Amino acid sequence: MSAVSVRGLTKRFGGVRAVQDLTFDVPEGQVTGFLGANGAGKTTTLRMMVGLVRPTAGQVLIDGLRYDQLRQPRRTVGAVLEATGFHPGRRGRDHLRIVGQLAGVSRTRVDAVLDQVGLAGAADRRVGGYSLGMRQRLGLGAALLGEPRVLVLDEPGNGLDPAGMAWLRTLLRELAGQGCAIVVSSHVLAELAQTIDRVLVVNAGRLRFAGPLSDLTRTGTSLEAAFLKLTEPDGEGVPAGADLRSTR
Ligand SMILES: Nc1ncnc2c1ncn2[C@@H]1O[C@H](COP(=O)(O)OP(=O)(O)OP(=O)(O)O)[C@@H](O)[C@H]1O
Repeated sequence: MSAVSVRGLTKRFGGVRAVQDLTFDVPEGQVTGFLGANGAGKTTTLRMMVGLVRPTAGQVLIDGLRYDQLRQPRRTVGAVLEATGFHPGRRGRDHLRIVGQLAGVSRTRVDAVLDQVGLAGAADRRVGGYSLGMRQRLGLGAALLGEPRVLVLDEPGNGLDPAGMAWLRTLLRELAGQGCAIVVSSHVLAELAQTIDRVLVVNAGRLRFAGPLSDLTRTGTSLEAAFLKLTEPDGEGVPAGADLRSTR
């Protein structure tokens, strides 16, 4: 079942066509990788999913509703969009408590999340002293507070060390195993290939591929090689048998 359905999604910034007529689904219980070169339209798409950017045309429905129609948005969708926007003088625990109050979650839940994201030992330090990787973990913690069924993650591995990347991979697999619908953008394709079930590739705002990872890599091609072929300027683009608008 698809938790998120994107239909005809389009965004223009003045003369810039950032996102053009994207149609795809993000199913429950799977991790969907969102791939594209710099400026391909990933962040704009993810921001439209959580109501931060208004589409020029088309829509994103979550359980059949637009984000602004959700009755409990923070308990339905968790998002990590950038590891900024934290008050530097605030302690990690307090940041999560404030976000937790908005989501209506208990202090016990805040402590559980601090544990889950590996920040229990740093919870009483000020966020201004956190490393980039620690801020990523805090952002992920904020997203997880409301135990959302949908996770929208824009390069959540940024700044994580190798152990942190392995931890993130395990966490995303566990959450998908619990039924979460996860969409995650990244440029680290070798890492992503170990984490995801499905792939979305965008190029210059247009969808180039949507389908199971195994459809791209079944001939022994690496995700990186498949991605480069799909996004090369004069490339053939779509591999044989690929369903451009697959909702499988
Ligand atoms: N607020 C904005 N105003 C004008 N143009 C914008 C705005 N936001 C994004 N764009 C443009 O839209 C296009 C898509 O940008 P977007 O940030 O979505 O790409 P991306 O795939 O996330 O890139 P990256 O991998 O570098 O993060 C780019 O040409 C970008 O310059």
